[in-house]
Amino acid sequence: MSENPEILKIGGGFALERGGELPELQIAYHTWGELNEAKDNVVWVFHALTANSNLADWWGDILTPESALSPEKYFIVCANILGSPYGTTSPLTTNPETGEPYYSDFPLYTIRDMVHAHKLLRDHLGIKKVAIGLGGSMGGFQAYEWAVQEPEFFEKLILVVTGPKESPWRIAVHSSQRVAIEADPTWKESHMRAGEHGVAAARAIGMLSYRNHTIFNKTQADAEPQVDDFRADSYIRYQGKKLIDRKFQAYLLWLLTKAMDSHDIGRDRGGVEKALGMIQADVLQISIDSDLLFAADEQQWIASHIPNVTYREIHSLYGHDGFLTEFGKINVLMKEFLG
Ligand SMILES: CC(=O)SCCNC(=O)CCNC(=O)[C@H](O)C(C)(C)COP(=O)(O)OP(=O)(O)OC[C@H]1O[C@@H](n2cnc3c(N)ncnc32)[C@H](O)[C@@H]1OP(=O)(O)O
Ligand SMILES: N[C@@H](CCO)C(=O)O
Repeated sequence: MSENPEILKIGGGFALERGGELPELQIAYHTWGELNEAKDNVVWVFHALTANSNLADWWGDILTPESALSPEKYFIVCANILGSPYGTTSPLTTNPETGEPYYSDFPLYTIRDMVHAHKLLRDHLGIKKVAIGLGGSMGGFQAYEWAVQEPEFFEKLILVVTGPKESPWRIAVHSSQRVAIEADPTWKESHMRAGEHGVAAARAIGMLSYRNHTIFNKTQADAEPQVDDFRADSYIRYQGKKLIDRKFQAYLLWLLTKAMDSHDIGRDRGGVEKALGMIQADVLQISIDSDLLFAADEQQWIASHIPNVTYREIHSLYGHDGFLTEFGKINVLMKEFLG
């Protein structure tokens, strides 16, 4: 991260949906811009799997004057998710009860727990209402969940290649990643390098779902015919190394995939269709034509069950990762939606 986040420390136990408890919680977050007197200019950005609270690192264009959500106009908040290695409590945090990092002692948690944590930050910041909630991929999971828990909290939601419930296809991708991590016999050891071969394999599997054949053919074709040492091979291996260097320890990544699988806004609420019908915010839902994880037909089905929705699709060669690489196209749609 290029700039240190602010840290909110919350004492007392933080109870988790699946039954565990964290003795204490800390939340890392960034803000940009000023909260106006009416307190009605809040933008809450939810980050996805491996990003962090500093938008400058992964959606930097959002902070420019050309952005539909420029900090010249809005007070922008982005908080690091529970379980991420970038400042919020995670398996890398020191367990106050042992004085050692949790690693594989960290309890299972869900998307609802992530939202619960961020609601504590919301209270700390004195925010009563959010003008615009924005999230892509797992970021959108949190936005969906919060919008159903508190239907009047968001005026507008911008949801990019995301959904109200994890799908069997995506669970299978995550399960494959966990199989890869579990195949590394060191994955539950208590140190940073535990299970790192498993993490590299899991990231390789993930990359195949975040991208697609078109972008690989375009960017990773070899210049000359060869029988080995292909560019695509070195690229996919490099992505694993990069994730390990970014502190994605094996148990930490394993738990994040379990949290994604838990996502279902319809759980204990009469099913996903009924829960989608509870959303009161005006929603802009954006799909990407080449996304293998959140396919356009699924995105259209979701939109057809949200009461106030504008559905748009963008073209990208990048597949699912288009939500990170195509901010310019997303910005055009956001400007149109916000008027
Ligand atoms: C501290 C931080 O958290 S910073 C990271 C913040 N980013 C995030 O949090 C979101 C997660 N990031 C991502 O998903 C991706 O990086 C994206 C989608 C944002 C960007 O994708 P791309 O622009 O295609 O970059 P991608 O990371 O896939 O690949 C480029 C890298 O692969 C390397 N590369 C490309 N081809 C090859 C190859 N054949 N062999 C080896 N390496 C290769 C490049 O040199 C580059 O390396 P670098 O990242 O060290 O500069
Ligand atoms: N490239 C994204 C994929 C998940 O949305 C990430 O690493 O966070």
